[in-house]
Amino acid sequence: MLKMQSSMQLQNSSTTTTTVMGLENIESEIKSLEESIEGLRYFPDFLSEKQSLDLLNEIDERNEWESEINSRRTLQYGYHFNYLHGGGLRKLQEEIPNYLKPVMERIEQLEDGSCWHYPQISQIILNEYKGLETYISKHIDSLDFGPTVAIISLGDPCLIVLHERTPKDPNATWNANEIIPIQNLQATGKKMCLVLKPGSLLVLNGKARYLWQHEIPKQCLWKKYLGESWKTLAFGSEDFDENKFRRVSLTMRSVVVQVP
Ligand SMILES: O=C(O)CCC(=O)C(=O)O
Ligand SMILES: [Fe+2]
Repeated sequence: MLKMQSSMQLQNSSTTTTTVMGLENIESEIKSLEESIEGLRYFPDFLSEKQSLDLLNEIDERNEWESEINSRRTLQYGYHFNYLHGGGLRKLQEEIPNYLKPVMERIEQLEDGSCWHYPQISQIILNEYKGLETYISKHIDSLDFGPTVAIISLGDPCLIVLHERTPKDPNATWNANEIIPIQNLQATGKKMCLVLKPGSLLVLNGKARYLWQHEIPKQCLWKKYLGESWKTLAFGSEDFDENKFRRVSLTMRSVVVQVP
């Protein structure tokens, strides 16, 4: 059973493809994922194990978490995005702390700047997913943020699900200079699932950023996407204690609107 599931892409239904990285040939797996979602780039080993642990330790030592929303703990730097009242940004007095600067610079320089599109990173949100019930619902990041969204993963591996959307108007052709508002998009039903490795970097540009929604489902729903062997696929063992699950993500974006 497990052997069968260890192939890279599982066709769960006609529209859902599950991609679990690193089980076969990681390079061809990544190539195939990047070809399926235009604008998506995945760097599984962006941070070394030591760099990932040092970063997580720093976050834990600072312990600045906010409990503003019920679905997970968050922490925002640079600008505060108001989740509770339909968006809206407020500039924070404090600068983005220095411990994040080396990572920000590496992301901005990635592949000679071809991955990170101007302007510079000016907003960072940390999300903490713990136990069975924490999540982020499917969404496209606010258009108050710029063309690139970069997500670093720390802690335990974590399932992300990407949902394809397409313009409702069959004559509308999407291009990066003409962003179509979410109310003018509809779901195609196609989903891609990816288990994000600790230390990995996921970069969303183009269609991946503006046409595909992304979500971190509650851990209690992962079986639906990964099948019976979900624990082995996600965590490498059926013995993993799901109650001890903890993953911290850092989402880096630029603010492209005037903020009062
Ligand atoms: O935790 C993640 O990987 C996703 C976070 C996210 O989508 C966001 O902050 O907008
Ligand atoms: Fe997001």
